[in-house]
Amino acid sequence: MVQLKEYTKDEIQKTKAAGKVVIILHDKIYDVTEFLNEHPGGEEILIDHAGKDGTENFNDVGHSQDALDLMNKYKIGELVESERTNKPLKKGWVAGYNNKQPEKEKYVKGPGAPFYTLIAAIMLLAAIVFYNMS
Ligand code: HEM
Repeated sequence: MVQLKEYTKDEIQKTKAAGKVVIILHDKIYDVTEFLNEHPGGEEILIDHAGKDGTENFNDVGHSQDALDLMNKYKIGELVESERTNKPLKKGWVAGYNNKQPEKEKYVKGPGAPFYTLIAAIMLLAAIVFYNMS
């Protein structure tokens, strides 16, 4: 296995002054400077956590498996062993779940297909009658 580069919390904090957005999550280090514009949760929240440990808030949000897979792309290292908190990764529900539309709004409001079929049939009948009369 490839050995990850080790950093101290102090070193991570200093990256902020260098204009980078580097965040500690579950004792791993992520450089998300290039990801700011793409983050579905917005760049603001990432900038707020620059140079800090965002584990707690990251867990509270509840990121999906896709998000966790994507994180690997931005991983640059891990905390030195003496500074690790060993907080477990929390997942199991998808971010945005509470923002989903209520069930009933998924259905189309209006008369529905049988009504339009009836209208079409009446018009067809009227056209036939009209054609036969002329
Ligand atoms: C490498 C780090 C990160 C990656 C790759 C990442 C990726 C993502 C992705 C893909 C989503 C869309 C929803 C999902 O698939 O779960 C998301 C949503 C979100 N993320 Fe992150 N994220 C990162 C770090 C963070 C951090 C440190 C926070 C701070 C709390 C955060 C807060 C949020 C919020 C608030 C949302 C929106 C949730 C919603 O729509 O309900 N993310 N993130």
